[in-house]
Amino acid sequence: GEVSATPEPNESEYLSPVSIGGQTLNLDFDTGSADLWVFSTSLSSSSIGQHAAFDPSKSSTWEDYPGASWQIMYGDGSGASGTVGFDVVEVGGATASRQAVEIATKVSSSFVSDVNNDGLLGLGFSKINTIEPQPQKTFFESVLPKLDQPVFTADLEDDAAGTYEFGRVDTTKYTGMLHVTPVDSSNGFWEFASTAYSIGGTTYQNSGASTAIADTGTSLLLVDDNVAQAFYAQVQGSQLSRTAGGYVYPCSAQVPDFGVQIGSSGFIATIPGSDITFAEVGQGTCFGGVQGNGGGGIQIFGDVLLKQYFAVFNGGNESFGIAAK
Ligand SMILES: O=C([C@@H]1CCCNC1)N1CCCCC1
Repeated sequence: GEVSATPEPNESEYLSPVSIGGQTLNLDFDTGSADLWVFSTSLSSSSIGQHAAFDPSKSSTWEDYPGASWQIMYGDGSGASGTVGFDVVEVGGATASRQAVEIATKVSSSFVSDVNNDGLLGLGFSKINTIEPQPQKTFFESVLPKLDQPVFTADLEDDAAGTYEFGRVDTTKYTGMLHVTPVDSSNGFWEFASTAYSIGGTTYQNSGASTAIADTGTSLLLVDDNVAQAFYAQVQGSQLSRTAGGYVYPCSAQVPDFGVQIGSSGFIATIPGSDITFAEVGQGTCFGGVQGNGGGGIQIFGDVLLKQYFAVFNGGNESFGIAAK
């Protein structure tokens, strides 16, 4: 079958309604991690706040996973942990009849304050699932055998609802060709080669990081530090601000187009300069959507890039494809 779930955009995340044991929660679909975890009634009421909280005792299909636990720490320092069970999980129209669901008994403050999301649905590879004693499948891996095509697509929009579909590629959603690159899943990510970039239409070789991951759960476009430095060298008045946590510039500055290579085929995915500003940080100063990755070996291509394109994640042949839309 094929299904679609329409995420509600909120600032920097795309949320989709997910039914777990008949209870609906808004989860952040994250191709950069592989845990499906939810706010639960085991949390303190001050942690739950406005969030929807899953209550296993109210699900007739819930099954405990005795002795199992999970604990995740994201690259931005946020994290959560808790216990595990299995339940029926339904997204759009695809159903995983016995999906591992991770119950949060602890969540970090940034999740408490992000009142729009009630947890995460990881769409990375299950080798990085954090459940002990045995990692469990992601929702996508659970439903894969039942899908017409072993794929899911992400069609993220700027401040408007985007769409995730499982099991089909809606060719009416994009124009021109899909640029497809093989994925190396050995680190658990949708990771591919990326050794070139472009600024204002001129292409350069990336002497630093040589790979990148497609991460729908990251808002920004995190490139090799040398690449970020080269980009902002062409933005008048820009500076690396420790207080802002990255490169900022006068909101009136002229921002050049920026592109990154997707795979080794030579395709450069470009973002118009006018779409690169991520936020105003006050006093006419703007925070850029392109930032350095802090020296890690991989680059993290998040929503700043992905929302410009239609993306196809193929779990059958392990490839990643994007097309203009
Ligand atoms: O934790 C993360 C991100 C955080 C935002 C949500 N996606 C996962 N990482 C990025 C990929 C490399 C490992 C760290």
